[in-house]
Amino acid sequence: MADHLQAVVAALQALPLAAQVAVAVGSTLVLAVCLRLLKHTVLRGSAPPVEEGIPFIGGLLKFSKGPLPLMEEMYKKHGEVFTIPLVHKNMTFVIGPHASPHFFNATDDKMSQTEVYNFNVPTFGKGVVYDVDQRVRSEQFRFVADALRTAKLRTYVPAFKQEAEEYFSKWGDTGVVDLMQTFSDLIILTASRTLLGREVRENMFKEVADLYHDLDDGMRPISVLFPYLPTEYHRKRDAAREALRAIFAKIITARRANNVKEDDILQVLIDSRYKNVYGGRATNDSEITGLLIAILFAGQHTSSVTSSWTGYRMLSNRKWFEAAQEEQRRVMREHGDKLDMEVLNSMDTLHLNIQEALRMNPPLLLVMRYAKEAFKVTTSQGKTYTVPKGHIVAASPTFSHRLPHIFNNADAYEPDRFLPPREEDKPIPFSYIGFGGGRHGCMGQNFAYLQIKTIWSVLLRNFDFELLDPVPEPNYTSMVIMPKPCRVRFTRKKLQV
Ligand code: HEM
Repeated sequence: MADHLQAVVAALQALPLAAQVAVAVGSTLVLAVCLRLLKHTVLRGSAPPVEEGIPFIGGLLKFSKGPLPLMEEMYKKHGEVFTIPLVHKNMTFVIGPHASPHFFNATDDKMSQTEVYNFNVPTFGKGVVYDVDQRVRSEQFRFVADALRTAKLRTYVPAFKQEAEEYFSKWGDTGVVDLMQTFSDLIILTASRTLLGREVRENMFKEVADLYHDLDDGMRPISVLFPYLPTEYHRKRDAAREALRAIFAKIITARRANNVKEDDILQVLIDSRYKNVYGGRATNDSEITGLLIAILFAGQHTSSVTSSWTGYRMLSNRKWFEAAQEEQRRVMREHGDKLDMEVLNSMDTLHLNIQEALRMNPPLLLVMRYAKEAFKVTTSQGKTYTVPKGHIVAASPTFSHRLPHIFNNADAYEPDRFLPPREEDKPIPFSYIGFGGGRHGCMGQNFAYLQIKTIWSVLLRNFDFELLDPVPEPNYTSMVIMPKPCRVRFTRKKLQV
């Protein structure tokens, strides 16, 4: 080997100076190309294509134009998997069902939520959800799952009905409303009764609704990056969190002292005990408050947004509105005014309308994880990439739901796409991810369907509607993607059975 090297050096020295320079420049270039190739193939493995742009801030500039145009551009250029450098982080998108099974199925030690969702800690409070380790969190999620199991859901339906009927009884014979505003107001009432408890709903609704407003207002896009930035809205958020803790401490103490048990989620959380951590103790006031807030945040905007889109989409596709009315007639012929879980579960047409509205307008643009280990992902074209450890990984319900190779005529409202023979959501798991899926799929899905179906049943039975504006555009600047304002005229009209 040394002999060979000496021979090469001797041969080079024998060349004229210009030729020596040319060889040196040439080999440097070759070396640079080899190193780049090495970086892309060996060191990075077959890492996903990177949108380099302007170094460091390139991705951020593109991102600031809105994640949807960015995803569209990158998907056209690179396909289902690509990486965008965002300041000091890399964000890898896994688009569509072929690329996302690991995202949804992996355990938390491989795909973690803590690093990407811990901006919620000041809102939910210390000691719960993203502020605790995985073992504690899974026990806390068990408490939430207990509160949302079928037997409990059944007991919440009368509250949905009562609140919806009371709310709409205050409407006149005709008027113009914005559905998003309407459902936000109504769903905070139902949430108060089913989640926060009778005491809040009956005696301190206004106070708690104002505190919730301050908490909500303290959750802004900037809070994702800098949750502790000393701003006025963060200060109000922290004060509201503390005030809520004090309110719930009193309610919990009173229930315990008087041995009162209610049929609400608060009660389930009060009665919950850890099994494998904290020596099996019961939940404390701060944890109960934190979990209530977390559930409120998970369900409030998502449900009011989905109720609104269900209305806008049905009204702009009148045949589906009429099909939903016809279904209400059938249900009323069979069950009269009764609205319980079984009756609601028999409303297939309304269910399909909600499901399709959620496909076209999911409230969550991105769901995210942090890759604690590198993992392989294979696209529908059979390309395999290794996503490096340390990347933020994002899946997008909004984008995935419009993929033409998964959903035929994806931009059209066709609720029967979920029925045989189409069943477009069925062949490939994670095609429909409006409620996420896999290990961290939505725990409140059934709660949400029951609530939205109750609200729309009450509306369909008592009113007719007319859309006065075109179907609104989604507002992508809010944390939860909401419809922009849109006017709807209601006219009181009993549905003739
Ligand atoms: C139409 C209404 C709703 C939509 C569209 C929705 C959507 C979602 C999505 C996409 C996820 C997954 C997030 C991720 O993978 O990072 C999720 C998780 C969750 N949702 Fe919902 N949600 C809705 C209503 C509700 C309601 C009403 C509740 C509670 C009463 C709820 C409780 C939860 C909880 C606790 C999780 C976390 C599950 C986990 O991390 O293991 N959601 N939801």
